[in-house]
Amino acid sequence: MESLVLSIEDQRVCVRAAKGCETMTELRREIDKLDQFIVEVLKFRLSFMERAAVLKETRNKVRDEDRIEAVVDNIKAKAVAVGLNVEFAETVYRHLIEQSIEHEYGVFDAIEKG
Ligand SMILES: C=C(O[C@@H]1C=C(C(=O)O)C=C[C@H]1O)C(=O)O
Repeated sequence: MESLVLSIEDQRVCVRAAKGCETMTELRREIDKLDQFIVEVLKFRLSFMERAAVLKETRNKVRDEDRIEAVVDNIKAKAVAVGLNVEFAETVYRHLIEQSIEHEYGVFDAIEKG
């Protein structure tokens, strides 16, 4: 991949491929651009946990083991398809899901149900 073009609403960012970076300064500039985008994606993903907390009727539905394994299986398949280290993808995703569930519990507990 020569570059990655990322867009969120009217924001459009072009991130150069790692091999196109000749200095650490250049390389870190591209990482910073990617990280800004990743943070926005994480925030957007977390908004679905907030909505899930509203949609789930009972607290014991917040943690759904079957769904966790389905998400991880999907990610592992996607990692294979794009050539990303599967163990890396799984570890990152299991952490992300645990943090997401913590957030969802927080939102669920703050809502009065029934
Ligand atoms: C959003 C959900 O809630 C939790 C969060 C998940 C996630 O981060 O993908 C997966 C399973 C759930 O325990 C859901 O049930 O789909």
